[in-house]
Amino acid sequence: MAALSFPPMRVCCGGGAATHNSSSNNNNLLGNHALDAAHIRRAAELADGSAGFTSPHPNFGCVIASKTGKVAGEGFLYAQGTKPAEVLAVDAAGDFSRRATAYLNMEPGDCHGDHSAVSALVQAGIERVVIGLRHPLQHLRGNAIRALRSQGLQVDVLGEDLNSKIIEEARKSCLLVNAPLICRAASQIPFSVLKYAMTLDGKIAASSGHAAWISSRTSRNRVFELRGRSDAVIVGGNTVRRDNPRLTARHGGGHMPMRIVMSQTLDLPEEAHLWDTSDVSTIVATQRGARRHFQKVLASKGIEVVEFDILNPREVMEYFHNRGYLSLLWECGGTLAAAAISSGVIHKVFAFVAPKIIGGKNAPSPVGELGMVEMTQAFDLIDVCYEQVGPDMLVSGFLQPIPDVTPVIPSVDETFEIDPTVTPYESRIISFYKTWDPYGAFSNFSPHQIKMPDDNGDYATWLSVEHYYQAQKFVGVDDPVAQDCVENIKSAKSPEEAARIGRSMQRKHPDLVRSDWEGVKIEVMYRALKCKFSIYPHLNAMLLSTAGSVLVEASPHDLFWGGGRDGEGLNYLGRLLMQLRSEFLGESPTSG
Ligand SMILES: NC(=O)C1=CN([C@@H]2O[C@H](COP(=O)(O)OP(=O)(O)OC[C@H]3O[C@@H](n4cnc5c(N)ncnc54)[C@H](OP(=O)(O)O)[C@@H]3O)[C@@H](O)[C@H]2O)C=CC1
Ligand SMILES: Nc1c(N[C@@H]2O[C@H](COP(=O)(O)O)[C@@H](O)[C@H]2O)[nH]c(=O)[nH]c1=O
Repeated sequence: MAALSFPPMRVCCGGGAATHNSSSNNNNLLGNHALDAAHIRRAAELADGSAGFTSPHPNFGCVIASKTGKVAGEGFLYAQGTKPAEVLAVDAAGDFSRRATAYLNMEPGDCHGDHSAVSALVQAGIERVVIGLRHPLQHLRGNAIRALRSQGLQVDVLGEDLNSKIIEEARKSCLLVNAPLICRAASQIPFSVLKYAMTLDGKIAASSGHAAWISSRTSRNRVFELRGRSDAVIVGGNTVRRDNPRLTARHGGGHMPMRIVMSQTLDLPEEAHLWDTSDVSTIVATQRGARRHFQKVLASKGIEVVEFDILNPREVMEYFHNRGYLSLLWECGGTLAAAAISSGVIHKVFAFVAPKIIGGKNAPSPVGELGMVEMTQAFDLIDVCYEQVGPDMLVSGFLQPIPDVTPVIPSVDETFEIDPTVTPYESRIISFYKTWDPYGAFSNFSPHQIKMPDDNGDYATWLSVEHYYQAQKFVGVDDPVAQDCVENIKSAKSPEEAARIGRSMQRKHPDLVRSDWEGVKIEVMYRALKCKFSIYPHLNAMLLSTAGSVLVEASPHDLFWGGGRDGEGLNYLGRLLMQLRSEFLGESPTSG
């Protein structure tokens, strides 16, 4: 696997000689490259705008710049299933989009089948598009670039059509902002960050095991942000026994990561903060057969227990990759940290160093035994940053280079050209879950608005099927709190937020859920899906194109709408889609 390795320290902004260009034009080109690079870096910066607020997703930012180079509009993707960055940016730029250049940190995903990002750029009259990176996911790679070029737009991809030192630096900012997605595409595991707080003498706890606190409050607040940027936080069994941690993100209203405990023995306390799942769930990963009776105790508290034949960090990471996770934060002690580093699953390290000395021959250190005997064997961190946080020093850097997927992963079309027997989309079972998956548009989180009638026959617009479905739980309940809840769900910025509000209200206030909900929820979902797949022709076509295949919502934790982890789920979403498909096929003029 080709890998990009970056020089130490932060991105530097120096210029550089442009290649491929005649010397007479060099000065001009350098100026153009500097402008292109600056706008691309801004697009990458924008792309990071939702970090900590929404669950990790591919990060897209877009800058529209006029002929003179002035910024006319900007946008970024807020959450999975919200308006694409490109649509927001051209909306913001208005008429200034005409003949302007659009800067995108990454090729649009357009995973919803409607090419909304591409259409927005074309319809707005954009003349040139500069793209930082091709999309790393195979089924999306190259599609938008081809579509834009076929519409007559000039598309310049960094590293392909534009080459110079300054362009390479700008490209690097695009790699960094989507490091989780790139790792996912290249190595089939989520992006993992190891974070720890240590004293100046390299201890993560006193020899008694007491560790609260090493780093300052300012640093710990920073950790909440890191948690908010992650799909889940992981610790080992010993940290649960010793610290009884909560592992929540408490920086105010941001995204809450799941909590994962890795424990071989399952010798864990019966009472622990992590077993309180009122705000967020916990998953315990353990060795197959470990303490079955305790597994039942955990299950009775609503904790999901996942058994592994071999409980090691790599197997666990592969498993969470399959569950769609992009980014994980390891907050374990040195024992599990060493196992994770040895298995090659840690990509980045955040070390908070506090100006304290605790001493202690047996006090634990951040990384246990790695089997190295000479300093020459040590791992050198790449792209190291130093930052003062309150009284502490935060040292961060990459343990592994971000993989360069450019030459490695062919697009779907290229794969077909290389080997026509490979048909990546064809399968008797089509699974969908995250909106960026090949059939992600089937997800209720896809950003397709629907118009649904209320009890009086008045039509209202809902941002997604998920918004509508969650709100229906509380519709018609004679209580102002329930009515507020409907409004809050309706105005939620993303389907994920709508789901979070709906589920948490249902859990905390079951009395506010309409009494007939269990009897009507399938019908509610059916009506919403019927609207979605009737009003969007490309979605209808996508659904019909799956004729003959079984559709499964690959949600591992929703055993009603999803297929479950081992196929134990009822897959009602898949069933309703198949039912709709057959109804649409029955209505189609070509059907016999
Ligand atoms: N300052 C800081 O940033 C932090 C400090 N700490 C401190 O560190 C100390 C705990 O450190 P440590 O014992 O290293 O805790 P860990 O969090 O590393 O837990 C180790 C445990 O992880 C579980 N485990 C599961 N799979 C594996 C595997 N493949 N390899 C290794 N372990 C596995 C085992 O649990 P089981 O025994 O249940 O099978 C093992 O005992 C405490 O004093 C705590 O306060 C902890 C985290 C951060
Ligand atoms: N001691 C220590 C940390 N310890 C980590 O934080 C966890 C406690 O999280 P919570 O219960 O949510 O506050 C604990 O189990 C361990 O993983 N972290 C830090 O930033 N600084 C510190 O000094």
